[in-house]
Amino acid sequence: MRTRFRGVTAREGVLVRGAVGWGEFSPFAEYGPAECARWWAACHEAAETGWPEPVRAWVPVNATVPAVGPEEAERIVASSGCRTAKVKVADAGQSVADDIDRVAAVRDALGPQGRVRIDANGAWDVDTAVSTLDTLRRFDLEYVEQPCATLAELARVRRRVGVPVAADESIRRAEDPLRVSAAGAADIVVLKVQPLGGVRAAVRVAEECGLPVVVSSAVETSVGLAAGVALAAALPRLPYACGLATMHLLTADVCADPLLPVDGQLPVRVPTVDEHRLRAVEIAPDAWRERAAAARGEWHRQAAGG
Ligand SMILES: O=C(O)CCC(=O)C1=CC=C[C@@H](O)[C@@H]1C(=O)O
Ligand SMILES: [Mg+2]
Repeated sequence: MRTRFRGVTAREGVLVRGAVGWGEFSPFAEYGPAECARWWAACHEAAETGWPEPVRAWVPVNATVPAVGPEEAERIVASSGCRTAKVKVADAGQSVADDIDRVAAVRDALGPQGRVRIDANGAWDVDTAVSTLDTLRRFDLEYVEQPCATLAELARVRRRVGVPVAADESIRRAEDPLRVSAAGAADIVVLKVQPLGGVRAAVRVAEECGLPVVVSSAVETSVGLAAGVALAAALPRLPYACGLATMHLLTADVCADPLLPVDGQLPVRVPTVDEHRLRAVEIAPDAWRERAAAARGEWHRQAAGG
């Protein structure tokens, strides 16, 4: 990683070559086999089955701004070419003043026509969310992603603030969006391909939940990002820019033609893995082989109804 992001400083994973292409299996370190089964399903789909037909050739994307200082935030947004930015707030060890400075710098960089959304990753309690959003309201926020951890808290924040609420961490399984809408906890859902078990599974979730969708990455290589792009490309409605412009958060890619935004959009295409680049970032494979085998075993068990 170029900058620490969600507490992570290095991203690891497995790439799998199958009958129809490459898949990425890159669950975060804290996920056990039951959760990893869905990440494996997404990898398997990419490698062995392929994705539904796209209905668009380009996907609008947001710049992603980690919890950096205001100058760096401005630089990231200005160099991204995006007209929407998502700003991380409530990072451990930082103050509300740090968040205000960063959001202000991003609003300046985008100008009044740009869209600014923020992501608290569930870090606030209800009162902190309400008071901080009241302070940040002057930056005309498009929405706040996961201001608090639980559905009940999200619903309470949503009733007390004028800023739309998006659910991210609250959606990790296919049945979660229905719970989110039943609880009145969000206006928007954030869908990520790997935690939801693949592009087709995520399309079904989008269909069933009835809320507008933002497709976001899990900070993957271009191989994993291509699955997010395929999901965004397959959805009949895509009202928001997607959080798929995350390639720049990594110092290296495994593809010669990385999925980087052009004028605020990502092209709908499958990048080619470059074996030299792949070898340059290779790590000792044993621990990951075991992790993938455990996830695959769990995936077979779940598929068999176990
Ligand atoms: O949504 C984006 O702009 C980029 C992706 C992104 O922010 C995330 C990807 C993976 C893990 C998360 O902590 C983080 C998020 O919370 O949305
Ligand atoms: Mg988020």
